[in-house]
Amino acid sequence: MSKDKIKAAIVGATGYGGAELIRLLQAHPHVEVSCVLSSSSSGVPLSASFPHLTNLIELELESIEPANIKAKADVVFLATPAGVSAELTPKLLEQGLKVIDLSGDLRLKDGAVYEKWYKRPPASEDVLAQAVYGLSEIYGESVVGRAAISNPGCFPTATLLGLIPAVKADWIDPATIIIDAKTGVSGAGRGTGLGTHYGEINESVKAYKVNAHQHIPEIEQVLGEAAGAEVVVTFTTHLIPMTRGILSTMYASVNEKRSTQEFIDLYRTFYAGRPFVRIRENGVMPATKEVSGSNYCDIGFSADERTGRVTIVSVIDNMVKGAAGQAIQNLNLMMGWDEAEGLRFVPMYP
Ligand SMILES: NC(=O)C1=CN([C@@H]2O[C@H](COP(=O)(O)OP(=O)(O)OC[C@H]3O[C@@H](n4cnc5c(N)ncnc54)[C@H](OP(=O)(O)O)[C@@H]3O)[C@@H](O)[C@H]2O)C=CC1
Ligand SMILES: CC(=O)N[C@@H](CCC(=O)OP(=O)(O)O)C(=O)O
Repeated sequence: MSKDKIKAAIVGATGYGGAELIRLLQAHPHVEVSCVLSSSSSGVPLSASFPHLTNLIELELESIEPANIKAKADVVFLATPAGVSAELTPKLLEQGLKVIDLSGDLRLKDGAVYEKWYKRPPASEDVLAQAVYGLSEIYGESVVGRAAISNPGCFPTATLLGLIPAVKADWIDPATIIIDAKTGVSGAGRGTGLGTHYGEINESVKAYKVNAHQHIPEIEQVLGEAAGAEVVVTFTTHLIPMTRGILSTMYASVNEKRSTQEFIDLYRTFYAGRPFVRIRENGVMPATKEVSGSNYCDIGFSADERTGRVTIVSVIDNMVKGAAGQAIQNLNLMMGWDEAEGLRFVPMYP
């Protein structure tokens, strides 16, 4: 093991988020994956779960024991279902480990709101207070030097990066925001179920969790902070027969007449110097394929004088900017490294 690298443990290494963390960290100059953990398959080589990692990472899955993790790692990524990190994070923090949680457990500041939308008990107030919400382009400075980071949800990442500059500038009326989002199937994780079965989703598109999606309170929490007042949104998710990608289409009424070019200029100024947000030229809307495999979030605009509304379209790869890539971006910020370290992937095209 190289002495100048920090050691990372991945909990949930048999899932999609875990596998994507391992893939991306292979290219990171300052991080080495030192242990991979599983609640169900300890003692089994990682390559048995993921043959695409054969000869690349020769680790066996281990059971999840905080003291054992402390002996082997400096930072822990939790790529586990809701409910796990609420329990595990305090134990890892007690060991002096740094924690980056990819689940929704630590994102909502109010435990009662979490309980309402996730339908399970929340993390303790103490843990929620310690965790900082890592939407890197917005809260990057708060992440520096922190021990616990809550990685944003995939839909909130695409949606919030698309809305925050216009809300902060008071160019759109938050009360009129409607979000129509589409996702690939990998967003549901590796577990199989009728909802993601090939025969059910192929050549079909469906809306799901309408007005009940667990990302609604996360989007409202952050937009409320940007607006300085409570915000409620209409947010509908759709499942699309593709593997990776999220496309979020956002509509809102503009407060004063603004052209598409004015929106483009506002966003280019807002995200100046941030390597992973790319603003499209006037008249060009982004596609999920144009960010696939990369940590980019691409955003396009169309201001409609006729209706007085603006349409904003934002795309990400849900597994990268929506999960593992942003988690690594947050590690970079936490450690004081360049935020793009290990993440300078060109999208795969076509
Ligand atoms: N997929 C995506 O696009 C995104 C996912 N997320 C979030 O990231 C997290 C991981 O998602 P994803 O990788 O897709 O999900 P997967 O279902 O693919 O993987 C989850 C992993 O968690 C492990 N696990 C299950 N139960 C437990 C438990 N009780 N204790 C410890 N580990 C457990 C499982 O491994 P094992 O049985 O071996 O322990 C499983 O491999 C989730 O919270 C998800 O909501 C966030 C953004 C985007
Ligand atoms: C296709 C699909 O089912 N996608 C998931 C993505 C959410 C997710 O990954 O969960 P958290 O961000 O809440 O942790 C969903 O819509 O619930």
